[in-house]
Formats: sequence, C-alpha cells, structure tokens
Amino acid sequence: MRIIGLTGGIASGKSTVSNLFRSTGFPVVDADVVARDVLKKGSGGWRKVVAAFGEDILQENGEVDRPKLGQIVFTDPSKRQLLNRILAPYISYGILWEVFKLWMKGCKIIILDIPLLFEAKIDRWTKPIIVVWVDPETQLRRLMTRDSTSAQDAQNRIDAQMPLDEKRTKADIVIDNNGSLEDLNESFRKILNQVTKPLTWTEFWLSRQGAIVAFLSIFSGVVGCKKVIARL
Ligand SMILES: CC(C)(COP(=O)(O)OP(=O)(O)OC[C@H]1O[C@@H](n2cnc3c(N)ncnc32)[C@H](O)[C@@H]1O)[C@@H](O)C(=O)NCCC(=O)NCCS
Ligand SMILES: Nc1ncnc2c1ncn2[C@@H]1O[C@H](COP(=O)(O)OP(=O)(O)OP(=O)(O)O)[C@@H](O)[C@H]1O
Repeated sequence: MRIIGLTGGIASGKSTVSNLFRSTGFPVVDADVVARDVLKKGSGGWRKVVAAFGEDILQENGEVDRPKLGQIVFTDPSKRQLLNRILAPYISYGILWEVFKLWMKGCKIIILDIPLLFEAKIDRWTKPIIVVWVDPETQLRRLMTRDSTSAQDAQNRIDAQMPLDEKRTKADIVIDNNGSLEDLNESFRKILNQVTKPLTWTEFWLSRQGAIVAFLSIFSGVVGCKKVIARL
C-alpha cells in the first residue's frame, strides 16, 4: 500500500488538491474531519477538552464552540500545546482506523491530508510527501478571504504551524499554488504520473493483496513441508 502524505500550511490549498485527488478516484483521509469527529459532544476527546478548558468553551447545545476554542489556542502557544497533547492520541487512532478500513477494502494508493504532518511526526509513515506551497502574502490573503478574519487572527493561525518554506524543504513533491486554479489543476495532472507509478515491493507487501499472497505462500509452504516430513 502506498500512503501519500499531503500537507502544507493553513489555506495553502491542501483541501483543493485533495478534492482533485478525490475526483480522480483516490481515497482521501482528511485529518481535519477526524479532528472534528474526536471533538464531538460526549466523545472521549470532548470530555478531556472540557475538563481542561472549562465549560465556557461550549455552546448552549453542548458542542464545542470551535471559533471560541480557536481564539484561545491560536493566541496562546501553551494552551495550543495542551489541546494538541489531549487530542493527538485520538486523532492518530482515528487516522489509523481510516487507513485500516481502506486497507481492508484493498486500496493500493491512499492520500493522507494532514495539515500537521511534520509537526506530529506522521511524515515517517508516508511516501511520497506532497507539500502544497504558497508565498506568505498569498497565504495570508487567501486565509483572510476564506475565513473572513482579521490580518492578526489569520497571522496567529499561520504562526502556529511550521513555516511553509521549511515544509517545502522536507517534501518529495512541491506543488506551487501561487497561480490560478487552472494552474493548480495543471500542476496536479503533472504529478499524477509520479504518484501512480507501479508499487515498489515494500508497498506491495504492505497492501492487502501482498498480505494475502504472503499468507498463502507461507500456508502452502507449511502444508508442503508437512507432506514431505510425513513421507520420510
Ligand atoms: C482549535 C479548533 C477547535 C479550531 O477549529 P476551526 O473549526 O476554527 O478550525 P479547523 O479545525 O477547521 O482547522 C483549520 C486549520 O487550522 C489549522 N490547525 C488546526 N489545529 C491546529 C493546531 N493545533 N496547530 C496548528 N494549526 C492547526 C490546520 O491547518 C487546519 O486545517 C480546531 O482546529 C482543533 O480542534 N484543533 C486541534 C486539532 C488538530 O490538531 N487539528 C489538525 C489536524 S492534524
Ligand atoms: N490556486 C488558487 N487560486 C485561488 N484561490 C485558491 C487557489 N487554491 C486555493 N484557493 C482558495 O484558497 C482558500 C484555501 O484553500 P484550501 O481550503 O484548499 O486550503 P487548506 O490548505 O485546505 O486550508 P486548511 O489548512 O485551513 O484546511 C480556499 O478559499 C480556496 O478556494
């Protein structure tokens, strides 16, 4: 199984690229969706976050007030670290579970869309790693437009992550997303060849098909040996 890491900075265009992957038929695991699930009312993550941050972060219906919690953690690094520490095990487990389900389905190539791929050290499990890169001005502008936030709030969120220029140096493939959506589409088509090349042997053995072949080989080997021993 090939697990492709897709990352970048906030509002650099990861979701736009993962939608292109989806529309081309690739299964995508979206860490933001997993992170939202583990913070749903009544879940283990929700209980621990409420215990740590207090009931002030809840809406009237008991769900977490995400903008409010965001305001707290993106202006205070120690609070952000606390939230990360609480949610990291739940998010990792959720991602692993999604990957396992795709493995069971027999998917050979999957995309992990994880904003904090490097920060959470999940990059060691993914190859190749694609970084969607934009320059700082474009990132700030797109984030302010998308979320209708002030420059200060947007900059706080950007500063909460590893700088995009550093992420770029750790990438196997860089998608420059400073241009138009048409340019992005064209860059995406160009990288498709690289990500769809035949599986390496290691990737094959890690796939469900590889595991079945390995199991059948071992099984027939054992049966064969038993027959030979019985004849002696
Ligand atoms: C603080 C929360 C409630 C704010 O929710 P909100 O709906 O406003 O933002 P959303 O979840 O859609 O995240 C938007 C983007 O913010 C960035 N971001 C989110 N959490 C973090 C974080 N802890 N550190 C740095 N950047 C982050 C990511 O680029 C993400 O794509 C939420 O982001 C959260 O629970 N974060 C902690 C979980 C986490 O680490 N998520 C990232 C998945 S790896
Ligand atoms: N090439 C582009 N030209 C113009 N706008 C773009 C381009 N690429 C992405 N955008 C817009 O920029 C914003 C951020 O893109 P997107 O939501 O894909 O980023 P993201 O990296 O997934 O963000 P997050 O980390 O918050 O999940 C969106 O409003 C999107 O429509």
